[in-house]
Amino acid sequence: MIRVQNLSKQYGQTMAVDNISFEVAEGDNLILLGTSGCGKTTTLKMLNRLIEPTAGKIWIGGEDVTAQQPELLRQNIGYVLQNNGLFPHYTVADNIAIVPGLLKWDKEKTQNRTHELLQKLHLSTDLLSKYPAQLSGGQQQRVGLARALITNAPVLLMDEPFGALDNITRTKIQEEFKELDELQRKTIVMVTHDVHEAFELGNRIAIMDKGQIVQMGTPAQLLFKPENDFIRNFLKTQRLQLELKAITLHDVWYSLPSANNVPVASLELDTNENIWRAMQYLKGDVKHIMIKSPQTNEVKLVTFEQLMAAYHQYQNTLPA
Ligand SMILES: Nc1ncnc2c1ncn2[C@@H]1O[C@H](COP(=O)(O)OP(=O)(O)OP(=O)(O)O)[C@@H](O)[C@H]1O
Repeated sequence: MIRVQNLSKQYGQTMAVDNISFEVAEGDNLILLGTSGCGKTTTLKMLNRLIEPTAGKIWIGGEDVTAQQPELLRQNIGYVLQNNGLFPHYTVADNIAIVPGLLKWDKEKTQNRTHELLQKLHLSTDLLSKYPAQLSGGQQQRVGLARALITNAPVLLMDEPFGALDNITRTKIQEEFKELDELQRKTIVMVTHDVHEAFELGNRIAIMDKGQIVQMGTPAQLLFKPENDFIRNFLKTQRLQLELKAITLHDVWYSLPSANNVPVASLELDTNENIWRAMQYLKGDVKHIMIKSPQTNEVKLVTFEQLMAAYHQYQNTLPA
């Protein structure tokens, strides 16, 4: 879906992006992860030509992006800017309607789609006449997302979309983000410097340093097969939590006990979820969760202790 080949951006003596190549398959969610100044935003902005590369090629949906008018290209790529990028003197409705305006959508079409998105993003229609400064950080973030999703473009670029939020709001919006049906089918490239966010939201992660991609892979590949000490050190903090996020229920399925009978009201997760997320549900009165395999429809009922035991068993199968 997205193919980048030998892409570079040079500013004077600085190689902001230094000869990187990668591909993002349709429907994948690639995270560009790295410390400040490593070239993440420059890479992202070259994808929709907000920055022109010094060298290299980019294809989106098989088309060379340099062969397209930048304005037309951008109408077909959703973009969530760092710190929302909402226009302060536009109302929420006008912010969301920017691209439909350029595309000359009629009023009714824009309104219907806006209302559909507000509902999906848990925003009240009362906010439509307000200005960004009158909204909370979480609401602003959701409006920024609505604006990027309005035309249902197949590709979505996101630059530190949750960066400005407090921890609780951030976790809540990340969870909603994972569940939003509009995002399931999209090809997403997202920039963050937060390792945990990357492990929570990405199915592929590219760790960058000094304008280069040091290693790219699934969270589990990066964690369990790091190519060098840079990657090992990068993923050193809160390692247990990262491992629980990198291992899916599918990975430990074989070591979870089978269920004989399942209470009707049990909370149900599917095996694509990671262990960390499953554990978040096992708090307070919730002693069991039901896990269902989408492949076989087999169901298991597990406790926190059983999940932890399955994780340890899985860990023992990894190369030392
Ligand atoms: N317009 C510019 N002119 C000169 N140097 C630039 C320009 N834009 C970026 N750079 C430099 O290029 C490098 C990469 O910047 P970039 O913004 O892509 O990093 P980043 O990883 O996104 O950082 P952050 O997380 O802080 O946003 C940095 O050294 C930065 O100082």
